[in-house]
Amino acid sequence: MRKIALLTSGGDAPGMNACIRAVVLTALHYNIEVYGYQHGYHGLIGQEYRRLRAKDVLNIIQRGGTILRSARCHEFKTEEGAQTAAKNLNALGIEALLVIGGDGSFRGAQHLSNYWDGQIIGLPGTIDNDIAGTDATIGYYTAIETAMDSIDKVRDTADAFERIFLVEVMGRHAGFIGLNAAVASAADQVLLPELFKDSENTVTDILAHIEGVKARRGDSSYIIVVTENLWPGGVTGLAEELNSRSGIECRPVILGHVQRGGSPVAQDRLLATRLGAHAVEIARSGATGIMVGEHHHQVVTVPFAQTWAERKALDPYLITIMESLFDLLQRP
Ligand SMILES: Nc1ncnc2c1ncn2[C@@H]1O[C@H](COP(=O)(O)OP(=O)(O)O)[C@@H](O)[C@H]1O
Ligand SMILES: O=P(O)(O)OC[C@H]1O[C@](O)(COP(=O)(O)O)[C@@H](O)[C@@H]1O
Repeated sequence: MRKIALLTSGGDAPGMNACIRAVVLTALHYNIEVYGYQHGYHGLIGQEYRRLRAKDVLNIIQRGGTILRSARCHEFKTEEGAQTAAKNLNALGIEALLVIGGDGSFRGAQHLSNYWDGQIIGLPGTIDNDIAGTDATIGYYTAIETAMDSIDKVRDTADAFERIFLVEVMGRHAGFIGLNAAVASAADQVLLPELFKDSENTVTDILAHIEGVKARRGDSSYIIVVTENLWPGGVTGLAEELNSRSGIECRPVILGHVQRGGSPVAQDRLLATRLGAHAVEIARSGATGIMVGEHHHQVVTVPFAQTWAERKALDPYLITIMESLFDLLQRP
């Protein structure tokens, strides 16, 4: 193998740079040239690439974002878009393409494989952790840390005023960040897409829970973590709903893209490094059409189609802790 290419696509995630570094250093070890395409699949179509050498990945392991930049590229979803990308990869003599991104990027990789004969290997990079077949995705641990840190800060001011806060976290349609950040920051409640039934009952339950906790604990801060895209109008809408139904005053906080940035925590750097190095090793042995992930601390390979075929489950024990074991109202 002489030439491989690499790109980052979809939502950027802390640890993508660590993964780029691992790919480049491993490839150089085997005397393979590495080309980095800029702006995800946009760069493949527009021939935006550059050779990546060891000096390009110096001092990037600690940086959030991605030195290759990212994008969401609609043109690539078309037949013509993928054909152009295939033609460009062939013109450069690329033998394997490594795609760091989320499930959308892996669908894109599968799409490209209909038009290009080279090998394609995926590396899971998204803060949402919504990819089946890997216990964690690159960026997920840092996002939990950032959300937890932010909720800790909200808790300080909430405590001072004995206020209720609704904190919205990212996750697209998955509750991994929400559940983990809620447990790690000792939130009083969490609303997760996986467990959400209907708005009407939820408002009634939230109000009853707040009242119940107040009766037992007296006036105190109270924090509800809410996953984005779950409530119509987000946490601002939910705060208005609670206020109009019962007169309670609560403050909405949307953490937003803060969760996507920052220096990756050690777990993300290590995950990114292991997966990036392994991706190059298996590329050399001819692998294609697969994602490299981690399961029970072992590197695993998973066919692309399996990464989106099923919805990855939340940790059931964390749900029990949140909703039963630590629930003040369920204590005798
Ligand atoms: N079904 C699809 N077919 C072809 N390409 C796709 C498909 N879904 C996503 N992509 C490509 O992958 C890119 C990233 O996907 P997106 O869902 O935005 O992010 P992520 O990879 O983080 O889930 C898209 O902008 C598009 O170029
Ligand atoms: O970057 P955008 O377009 O604002 O999208 C926001 C979305 O991207 C994410 O931050 C990451 O999602 P992906 O990794 O799947 O792209 C989601 O949590 C969020 O819903």
